[in-house]
Amino acid sequence: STFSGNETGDLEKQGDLFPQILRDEAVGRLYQLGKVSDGNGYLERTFLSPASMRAINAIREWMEDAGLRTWVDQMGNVHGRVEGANPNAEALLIGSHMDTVVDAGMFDGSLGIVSAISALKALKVNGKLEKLKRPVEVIAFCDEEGVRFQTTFLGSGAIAGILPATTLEISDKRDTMIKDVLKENSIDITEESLLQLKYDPKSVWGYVEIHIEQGPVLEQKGFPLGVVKGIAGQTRLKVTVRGSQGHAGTVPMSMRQDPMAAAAELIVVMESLCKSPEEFLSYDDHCSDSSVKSLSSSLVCTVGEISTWPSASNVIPGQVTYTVDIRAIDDLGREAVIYDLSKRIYQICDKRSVSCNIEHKHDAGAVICDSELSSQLKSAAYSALKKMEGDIQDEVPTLMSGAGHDAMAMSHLTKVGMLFVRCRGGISHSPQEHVLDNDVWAAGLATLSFLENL
Ligand SMILES: NC(=O)N[C@H](N)C(=O)O
Ligand SMILES: [Mn+2]
Ligand SMILES: [Mn+2]
Repeated sequence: STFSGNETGDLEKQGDLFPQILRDEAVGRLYQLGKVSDGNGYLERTFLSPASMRAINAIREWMEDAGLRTWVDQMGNVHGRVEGANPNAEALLIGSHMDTVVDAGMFDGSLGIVSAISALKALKVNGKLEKLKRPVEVIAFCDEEGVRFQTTFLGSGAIAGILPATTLEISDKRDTMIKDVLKENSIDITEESLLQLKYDPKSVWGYVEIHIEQGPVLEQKGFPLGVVKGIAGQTRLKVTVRGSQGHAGTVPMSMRQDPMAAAAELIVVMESLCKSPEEFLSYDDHCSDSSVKSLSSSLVCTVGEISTWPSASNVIPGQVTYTVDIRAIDDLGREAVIYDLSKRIYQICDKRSVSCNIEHKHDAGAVICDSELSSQLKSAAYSALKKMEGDIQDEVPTLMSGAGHDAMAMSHLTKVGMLFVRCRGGISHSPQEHVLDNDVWAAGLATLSFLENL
């Protein structure tokens, strides 16, 4: 059977479904958080921005409302923890990110935080919170998207202990460094205190993240929930092309060293490479034909940002800078693409007598989710959907994630599992992003069921 997500009627009567907490209140909180923005008329909440500070306060209140002990760490992550019946047992960490992209949807990241808190609140209401078999800690990570500093996972990377000490010196477009942003928010962090944020792997049982799918598969299958098999690896580059700035009216075309035209050619060549890697990648390079085959199904590249100087319509630019975001399931394949692309960038710039610089801003290897955690999430999703919908024939789907998640960083600390929630049209990183109320409910119920069977 498939779920339209609009089922109502006698669902409300079943006592242990908590519609008020897991649907009504959770949806209300998502809408409330969706309005906590630095943008005027659109949602933007980047690392430790004024809106992020307001979001921290709201999330902390909700955690306290669920009976959790809360604190904010020195990277700006919000923690809510309950020790349960065995305080010395390894803890389950569960959460997602509170930051957003620019002109974002209100579910990306926030859904995982709200679902975790609401499920724990339901346990508090039915008296099971203190009986949890192991400590459970909700973490709202401060920076997963990496919009402001281009390195992502600043929050989860600190907890996982994978941030290099130089992280604090990374600066944004306005040359403000991470450590300055922290100081502006009266968080006095040093390299030592950054390194101390790392959790001891022996104190952690696993990490679970509830997140919207940001793709069309669950909607197409008619299922509200799905289990994530793995997460594609990703590389972010910053390419700067420099030429000779000049008068738009006087320099003959044959004498130009135009970085804008060069950047245009570089971007189209990258698009062609990623559309048909098998045509571009020579097999004898460090790329086996199996990697090339896997590339053609999963390789994606995006230029999301481009800027130029001096950016005047009658001036041949002196410099053009653009971002590159490349992802693939296969790490070797992705590395081969980066190698081949870099070679082509230098060749084309040479031919055009412009100079270029390729800066590696971020690399994250592909992650395979833990099979035991994944099967527990699958049965939790199954029992949630069965409660909501009566009997269900099909199996809960499993799928890959092209989007990155904090689980990639957390996989360096502990085993990870992810539960995907259907989103309308698979649209995300857009104000059109939408999750049905009943699918929010299903996510909360699945989380509750997972926690009850820890
Ligand atoms: N680090 C990231 O990948 N951030 C987003 N979730 C993304 O998929 O772009
Ligand atoms: Mn996102
Ligand atoms: Mn996300």
